[in-house]
Amino acid sequence: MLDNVKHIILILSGKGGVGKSTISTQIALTLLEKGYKVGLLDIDLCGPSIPYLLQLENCDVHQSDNGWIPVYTNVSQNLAVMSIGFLLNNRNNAVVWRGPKKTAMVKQFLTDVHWGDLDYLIIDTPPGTSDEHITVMENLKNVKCDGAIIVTTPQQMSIEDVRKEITFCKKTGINIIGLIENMSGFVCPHCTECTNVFSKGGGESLASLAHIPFLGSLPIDPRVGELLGKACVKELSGSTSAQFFDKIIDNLVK
Ligand SMILES: Nc1ncnc2c1ncn2[C@@H]1O[C@H](COP(=O)(O)OP(=O)(O)OP(=O)(O)O)[C@@H](O)[C@H]1O
Repeated sequence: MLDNVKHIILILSGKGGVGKSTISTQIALTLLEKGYKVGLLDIDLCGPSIPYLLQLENCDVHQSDNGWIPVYTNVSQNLAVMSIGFLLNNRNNAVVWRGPKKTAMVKQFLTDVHWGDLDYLIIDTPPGTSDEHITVMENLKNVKCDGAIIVTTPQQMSIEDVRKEITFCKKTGINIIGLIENMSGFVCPHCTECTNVFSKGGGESLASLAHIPFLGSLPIDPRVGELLGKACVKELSGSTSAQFFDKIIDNLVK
């Protein structure tokens, strides 16, 4: 039930492993730090990472008269989380489902979860444009969805797939909030020199060519992957990564 959700934001990527779940989690935690009520929905049914990233791996979802009650983080009761990871009896089991079953599950996440009053619902999606994405788009048609943030890495392979995500958004009528380039150079913690491990700037050039906003670059920062439930803006305050999330959320809220 999304009746009392003010803003819905999808996080998309063409390729897997570009940092979509990490960025979704940090966007949710940054909003939380700024005082908003936030929901984080993980619709990556075959590879749910959100329970791990928030250290909620052993949590269960409960049924109530109002529907499924999401898992709330220990940090604050203001972050509601839903993932298939909470519903599996054996967490090591692979989800081997064909399209209709996936479609039904995603639909249930959108209609049967009692999200309550939320300022923002962040939806972390699997890579690409598959059943999960189509179901979300169809079910959000009549709801106020703000749009999608697309995540890429600077490599040409990832950039090429972003073009497909942009086409997908245009075809399904979803607004593109903007593009994030992740793993954009490695800043040496000792001398602060930036090494462009994968090249740099491809995301920004593509955003400019496709006439979509470029939201910023997040460098490779191993500490970001180790935050597990902690907000980068607080734990790594003053770092380039913290400044990145701070700026993204300030712009988003505006
Ligand atoms: N900026 C970064 N600096 C260092 N490591 C990062 C950064 N962003 C993501 N990572 C790491 O890269 C790996 C992949 O990230 P993540 O799981 O968020 O990607 P994903 O796009 O959601 O992947 P998938 O689509 O396969 O679920 C993780 O180990 C994560 O910690």
